[in-house]
Amino acid sequence: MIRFDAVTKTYPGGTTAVDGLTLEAPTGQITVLVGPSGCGKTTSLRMVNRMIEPTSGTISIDGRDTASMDPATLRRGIGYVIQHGGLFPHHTIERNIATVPLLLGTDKSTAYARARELLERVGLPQSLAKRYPAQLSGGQQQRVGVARALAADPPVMLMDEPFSAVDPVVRTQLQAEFLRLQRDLGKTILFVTHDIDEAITLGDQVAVLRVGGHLAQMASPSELLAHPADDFVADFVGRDRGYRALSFVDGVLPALAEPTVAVGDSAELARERAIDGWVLVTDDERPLGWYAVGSPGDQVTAERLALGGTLARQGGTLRAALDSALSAPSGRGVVVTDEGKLAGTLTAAAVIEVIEQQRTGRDRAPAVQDDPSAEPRIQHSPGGESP
Ligand SMILES: Nc1ncnc2c1ncn2[C@@H]1O[C@H](COP(=O)(O)OP(=O)(O)OP(=O)(O)O)[C@@H](O)[C@H]1O
Repeated sequence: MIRFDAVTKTYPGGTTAVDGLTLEAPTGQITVLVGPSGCGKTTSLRMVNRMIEPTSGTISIDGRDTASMDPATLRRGIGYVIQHGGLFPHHTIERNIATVPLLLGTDKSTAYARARELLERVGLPQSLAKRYPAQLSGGQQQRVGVARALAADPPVMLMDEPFSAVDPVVRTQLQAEFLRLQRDLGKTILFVTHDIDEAITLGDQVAVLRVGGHLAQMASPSELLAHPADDFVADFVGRDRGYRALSFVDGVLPALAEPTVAVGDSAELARERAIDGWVLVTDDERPLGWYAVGSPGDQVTAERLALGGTLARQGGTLRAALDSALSAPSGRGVVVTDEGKLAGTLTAAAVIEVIEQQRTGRDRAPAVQDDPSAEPRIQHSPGGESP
């Protein structure tokens, strides 16, 4: 556990970046520090590995006051990941990852072999080992940064906006991979971001800081969204926090059977099976996209499919379910099994009904049908107009 006890940092010149901060980051969990620019997140993080010394107060790791430890020894037990990966440009990827093990005296071939293993661990091919950082994409560099921090297998990791220099799609991927990795590794992580969405996605608990380095609230993501401590936190977590909170609610979703066609089927069959002008096209039970009745041609072809609707996983969150319905051109969100096979579809209205039922604690919604043929649809109007 990392513990801050009444920690204050005043820089020469008089700026108090962190003021009387007390908080605990539990062992094996991700604690996120989030807050507006200049609220003291980076200063707080860098005081843990003593790149910055506190003006007063103590920081301890597993009960040991860090001020009593030799900074070099302290840092060996702490992985540190920063924006852009912070890689040495003139060193190969494997040399970058092996930096700390080599410093600690591990022989080169062992350190490089481990570096290549770590590359795979963070989702990169070993073939990148001999390249230089400039020959990698931003997302790949970030992954290497994580691999480098993991190389000495430190129990504690400090991560300062590690995913903020990449585009939103890559960022979402990196977050998901990072969470998978953490499920295996169980490190004690202190993670800094200014992005509340990232904080609630990654944090087991989230500390919201306000400018001046004051802790405004420390809570689990769902608690933070449901019960912001004050106007500042409410404002910071945002106006759509009710929608975000759906990320934490798993629902038993009332998916209904959805008739399907395959690529190559006739436009006539598609028209017969369509509901409100749209029919779902699948391949071996996997959803491919939606086909609009009245599309040119007499066959369903892959080029004519409307793509872009998100998929909701069976047993997933209500946010994902609602998003799938809102993003589907047919208005029917596609629910899939863990294997990616079609489980059924649902409308936004059906998701809202589940939300309402959960809110009022009334009876549970009907379960997802495992067998799409088991349940007839509520509405069926073949040949309807395309939207
Ligand atoms: N070396 C320094 N000397 C003087 N003031 C500093 C120094 N480093 C940071 N500060 C000030 O301390 C305050 C907190 O800075 P810090 O970098 O910790 O904030 P932050 O929350 O990480 O911000 P950001 O999200 O913009 O990176 C700011 O007002 C900043 O200007």
